[in-house]
Amino acid sequence: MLRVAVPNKGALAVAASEMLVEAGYRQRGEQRDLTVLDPSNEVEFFFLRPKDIAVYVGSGELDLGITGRDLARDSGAPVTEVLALGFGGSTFRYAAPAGREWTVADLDGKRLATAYPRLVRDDLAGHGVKADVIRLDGAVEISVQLGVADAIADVVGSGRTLRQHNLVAFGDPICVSEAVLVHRAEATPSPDAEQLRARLQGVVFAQQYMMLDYDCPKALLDKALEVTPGLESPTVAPLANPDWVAVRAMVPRKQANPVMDTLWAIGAKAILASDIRSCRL
Ligand SMILES: Nc1ncnc2c1ncn2[C@@H]1O[C@H](COP(=O)(O)OP(=O)(O)OP(=O)(O)O)[C@@H](O)[C@H]1O
Ligand SMILES: O=P(O)(O)OC[C@H]1O[C@H](OP(=O)(O)OP(=O)(O)O)[C@H](O)[C@@H]1O
Ligand SMILES: [Mg+2]
Repeated sequence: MLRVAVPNKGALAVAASEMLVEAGYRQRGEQRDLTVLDPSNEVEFFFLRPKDIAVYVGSGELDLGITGRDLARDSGAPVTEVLALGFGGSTFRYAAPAGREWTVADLDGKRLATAYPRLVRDDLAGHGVKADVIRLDGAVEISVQLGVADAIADVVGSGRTLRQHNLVAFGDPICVSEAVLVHRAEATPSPDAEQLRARLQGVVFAQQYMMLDYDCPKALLDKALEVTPGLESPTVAPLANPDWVAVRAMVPRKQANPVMDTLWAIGAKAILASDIRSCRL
């Protein structure tokens, strides 16, 4: 039985469970459940605090886990990323009161509050900066105005929380994070673990692409195929009208609308874009 850790709450929890459902796995019906058995896939899911997940996987107690890259690095646990999942994107950054220019060197001798002390200490050491790292559990942005710290290092999503507390981010991001699937470093994944990874990979790819279908005059086909080369090669099928063909090709989701504009300008008709739920490529 494969044992897999999933965030039980917070920024990654809902999207992680939704992705597993899309990949054909059973997830909990009740928010408070801590485990779910999926007998048909021979997987048991454990719903854990996102911060603890790398620790369980690194110790070998669980085979795989979904967590944030920043959390995995901060844990110091021996885990390896086997797949980036494309959600839960954030940066982990230094921030300090607005009104002056800050550099990482300015942190020398200062009090720096964070909920990710290992990540921060490693980065400060890399810069040769000595600061007093104060470990807080959360709501770190408020620590400066409450007089506990001079600066912070924290997760930045939209940047709204920093702005609300009159803080500005500075320096290169300490970590560019997203949700990741991790397994124990140097462990060889079992066939079941590899299957779960491949299924999630299928969902990640599917979310990054759209399927385009359109009708195209034969005389314009070469031009249209330049715009929609597909992954291997697009499908070109005959239509009842011998002067026209039907084309089907995957396109990157972000380019779907510009590609549709170009196809329309070329002379394609009935251009349809549809979601792909999962795939194996
Ligand atoms: N806007 C965001 N705010 C917070 N975390 C985000 C955001 N976007 C992505 N994340 C990611 O979510 C993970 C943190 O999740 P979460 O906030 O649930 O953990 P936590 O802070 O340890 O838990 P809690 O807030 O319950 O104490 C990190 O990997 C972080 O990068
Ligand atoms: O840039 P933003 O979009 O404003 O998001 C970033 C904020 O969200 C997170 O807090 P969370 O909700 O996890 O609470 P916490 O600080 O208690 O962990 C993070 O720690 C920041 O405070
Ligand atoms: Mg949080």
